[in-house]
Amino acid sequence: MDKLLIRGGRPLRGEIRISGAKNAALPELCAALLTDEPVTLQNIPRLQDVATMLKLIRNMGAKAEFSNDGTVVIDSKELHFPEAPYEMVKTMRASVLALGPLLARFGEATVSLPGGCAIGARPVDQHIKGLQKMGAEIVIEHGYMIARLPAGQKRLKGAHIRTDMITVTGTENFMMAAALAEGETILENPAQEPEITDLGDMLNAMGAKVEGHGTGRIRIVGVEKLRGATHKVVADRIECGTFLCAVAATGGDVVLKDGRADHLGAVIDLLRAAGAEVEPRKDGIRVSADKRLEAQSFRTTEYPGFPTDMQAQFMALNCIAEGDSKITETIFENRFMHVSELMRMGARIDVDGKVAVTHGAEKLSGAMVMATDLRASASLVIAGLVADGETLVDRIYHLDRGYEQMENKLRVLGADIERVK
Ligand SMILES: CC(=O)N[C@H]1[C@@H](OP(=O)(O)OP(=O)(O)OC[C@H]2O[C@@H](n3ccc(=O)[nH]c3=O)[C@H](O)[C@@H]2O)O[C@H](CO)[C@@H](O)[C@@H]1O
Ligand SMILES: C=C(OP(=O)(O)O)C(=O)O
Repeated sequence: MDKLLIRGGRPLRGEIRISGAKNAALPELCAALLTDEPVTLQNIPRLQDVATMLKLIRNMGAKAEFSNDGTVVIDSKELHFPEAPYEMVKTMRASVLALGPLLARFGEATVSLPGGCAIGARPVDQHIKGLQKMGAEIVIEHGYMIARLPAGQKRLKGAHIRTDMITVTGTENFMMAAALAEGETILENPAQEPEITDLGDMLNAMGAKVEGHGTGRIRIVGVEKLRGATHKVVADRIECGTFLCAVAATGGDVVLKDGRADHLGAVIDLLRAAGAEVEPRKDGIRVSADKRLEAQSFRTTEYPGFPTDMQAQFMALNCIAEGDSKITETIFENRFMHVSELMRMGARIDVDGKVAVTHGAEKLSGAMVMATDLRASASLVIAGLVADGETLVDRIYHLDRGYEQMENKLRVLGADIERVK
């Protein structure tokens, strides 16, 4: 099993490019299934979740070509098996994003229920209820959601959908399903993440009628057919935020090309309050820090609030900053698994339910640690970059799910990091 070996203590300096967003690429690969014409997606990151999604799509009978320049062309004209089997879904919860498009285009879909995962139970009840409101008949059998349209009905029907909580992939499933439904769909409390805006833009390029994506109310007027299109995936704000924290924590000076400061307001405000310099540029973001940072309290919330996907990385930074911080995780019930590993490196953290309190340590010390989920892995890498001596991060298959070439990018910036077996 691959591990990352890091020798800490080097400030990061130089320039790297931020990749396309995992959380936009995954729904957009599914959106390509809404048409029988070829769809070209540019700026697709080469990471494990994308490989899994391509495998899933090909298993359905679609063609998907991934070129070296990051372009994927999907042709789902011959799609004949509208199913997402457990074997593929179990490693990637985003497979649930196949449900809306398959149902909308083929009138049927069989998608394995995703299991619970390390960060929380993550049910999909809202996806099911919303699609049922659009007229789908969905039964759960043998661990699968088996969805179809009522006999004699050719299309889903537009509906008013208000979910019990804001859900990102739920909103995406409804947008994709509604794009081909009969009539108007209103999403009353949709997610507003930049990945939602990007998906809406892609659907519109395919001929859909989506309005209000990125706001608190989305209106979709269904069309009978969607066409092929070319779309460039938005930059990954979480990869960018991870590098912002890594640079600030190590006291470096880096330009993150293609990074979108306008998608990282809450994280950038906090980094500045901590004492880092963050300068938005036309083609990216420059970040630097030349003194010990001050720890910052925050709570995770839906966009435009502080993202739960950045909580672990900012916690690593707080652990070596001056003073205490209070971190409240409001989105997932079990997203503090990095805490015990950070503590093995000398971090001082108290956890009580959804609140973690950090007490800044002067330094961390390198240790053997275990990654437990994607962003937990990133927080351990940041801790390793600032720690004394060697840190060995095990189980980095979690990291590989969602970061493209992380260790290579860090090496370009001067980090002493290598992948070992
Ligand atoms: C592929 C992708 O884009 N993943 C992101 C997406 O996950 P994902 O879309 O799975 O997360 P949601 O926004 O749906 O989850 C928000 C909360 O709602 C709950 N919930 C959600 C749906 C449902 O049917 N029932 C239910 O109870 C979840 O358990 C969670 O507590 O948004 C999360 C929150 O920003 C991010 O951490 C993930 O990186
Ligand atoms: C939790 C994440 O992803 P996923 O929803 O794919 O598990 C993440 O990107 O941090």
